[in-house]
Amino acid sequence: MSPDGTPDFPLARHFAELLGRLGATAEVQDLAAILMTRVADGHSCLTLEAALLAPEAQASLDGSPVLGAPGDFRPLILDGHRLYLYRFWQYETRLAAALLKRAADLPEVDEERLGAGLLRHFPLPAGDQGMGLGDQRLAAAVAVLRRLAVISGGPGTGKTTTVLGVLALLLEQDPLRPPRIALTAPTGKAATRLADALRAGRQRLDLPPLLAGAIPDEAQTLHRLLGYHPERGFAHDADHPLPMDVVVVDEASMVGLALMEALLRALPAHARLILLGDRDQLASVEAGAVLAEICAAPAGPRPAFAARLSALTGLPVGGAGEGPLADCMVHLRHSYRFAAGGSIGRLARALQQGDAGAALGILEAEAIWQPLPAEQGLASALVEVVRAGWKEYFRALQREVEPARIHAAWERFRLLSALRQGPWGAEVLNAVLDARLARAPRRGGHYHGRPVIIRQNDGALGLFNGDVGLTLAGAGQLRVFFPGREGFRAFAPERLPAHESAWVMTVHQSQGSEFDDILLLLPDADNPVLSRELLYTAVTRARRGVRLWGAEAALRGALARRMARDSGLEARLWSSP
Ligand SMILES: Nc1ncnc2c1ncn2[C@@H]1O[C@H](COP(=O)(O)OP(=O)(O)OP(=O)(O)O)[C@@H](O)[C@H]1O
Repeated sequence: MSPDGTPDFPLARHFAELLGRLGATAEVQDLAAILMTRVADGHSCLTLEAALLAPEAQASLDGSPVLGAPGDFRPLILDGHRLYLYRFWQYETRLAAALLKRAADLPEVDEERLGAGLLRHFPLPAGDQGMGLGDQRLAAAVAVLRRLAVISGGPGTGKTTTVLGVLALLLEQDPLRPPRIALTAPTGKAATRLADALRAGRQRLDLPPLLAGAIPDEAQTLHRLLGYHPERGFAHDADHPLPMDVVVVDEASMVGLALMEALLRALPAHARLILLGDRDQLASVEAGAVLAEICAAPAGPRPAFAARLSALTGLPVGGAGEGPLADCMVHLRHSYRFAAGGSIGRLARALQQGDAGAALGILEAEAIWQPLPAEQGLASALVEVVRAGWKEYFRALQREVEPARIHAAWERFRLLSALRQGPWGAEVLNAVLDARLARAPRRGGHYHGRPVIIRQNDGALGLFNGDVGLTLAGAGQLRVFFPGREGFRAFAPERLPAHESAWVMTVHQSQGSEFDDILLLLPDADNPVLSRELLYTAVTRARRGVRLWGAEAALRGALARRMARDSGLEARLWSSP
């Protein structure tokens, strides 16, 4: 938005002009431009309260030729107090209907076999006293008993472990006709992590090798699974459904409204959909907060399904949920990665629960948070942090020739920024670090040791937005090495699509990855982008240590703010008809 409140987003202006030619009044044009800008910011719609409409604008909506009611075919749709672009209204209503239908439509299950399998694949340590140690078994039962399962949990709660057990249970249901399984995630990096984790865990499954062989080795991005083409769209849709019986989506919090709708449209009616993710993380970059909205009802399953789950799993299950979707949710509570009393675990829990006081207490008492260094000392302070955090990386750059070893050292640490732009944003901080760290830079700013992040997909090169590579010198030339399934791929820096330095990444860019240690940089003042979800996402990227630099106002602002996205999905899914 420009300072006077009018959208400065060219597409929004063009859209408003087009509506003008179709007979929209100036008020409706303004509203349309604001709506378009909001969608670009991740909202699915504009709630009229949020638009603070003047009475004359409200009046001009009535009878506008570009505005319709649900069911009309007009550029803008007003559904109750929510104003949508037609396409987004369609995504949202179709997605809600598809999820509710899938939730209500039950597959046939051999419960005796399932019950025995649950005890075998999900043994419980003795003395589980409501610590959440039985959650994985419950989640697995849900994923087999229903065509939709949403398994949410923080880092290390065993989402991948659970899904492996689920696949084993499904394979055992009918060993002669093993289901066709697709493993997917929204980004290439997340897909690789999922495949690696499942490959590693498959060995430990109590399954005959022939059956275990039906679990795929590879995972692919959702776009790839759906056969996306920039001009032709998705190859798979309702008329060309996916040839799959089970689709597992990891990092589902990163999937936006449009992509989730495309997936559900392409999924055959009989298939099982298993969504894995962390409902407390930042939502997708694209419009929507789909996972959080699906997981919005906290009341547990409906009483009858709770009783069935309890009988099958041998665990106490309560629930007062309503509607079939309530039976499809499981939240994994116990982290197998963080000690419950460790600072990352406690901080994550305080942020999840929205307990700003407790979070601040931990940040202060354990010296995780410190104020920003003075601006004149910033560059030196940053360089010091980089040199200490990546000590082994800098050593490897001098001594190692093997990209894999250098890369392993690089992966230990990350410097994250809450913002992309502005004096404390990733762009400026990367420029500061480039200036200090580059030795003998070449044309285009390339130098030995420079980490780069790709900003634009290039299907031909197989490089995608968010891929991180390391620039390494060898045999008199610089090449950028990207990790891949079959080792490293090296590119001359000049061939790379749009890219930038990656000393500092935004929290959004770090989603779907984990590191031993992170340092999060918040700006010198509060900013509307800062939220509890952003802090939670950053903190849970770390396995071992987390530090935070930022002004107290920024920290307090982030702790106080919930990321809210205008959308009608939650109401469509959870309000009783
Ligand atoms: N029931 C369990 N008993 C013991 N260890 C477990 C159990 N479940 C998971 N783990 C261990 O906890 C770690 C994290 O598990 P897993 O990778 O399945 O979690 P995740 O939720 O998928 O994690 P991520 O945060 O990486 O997405 C792994 O080392 C796994 O072996």
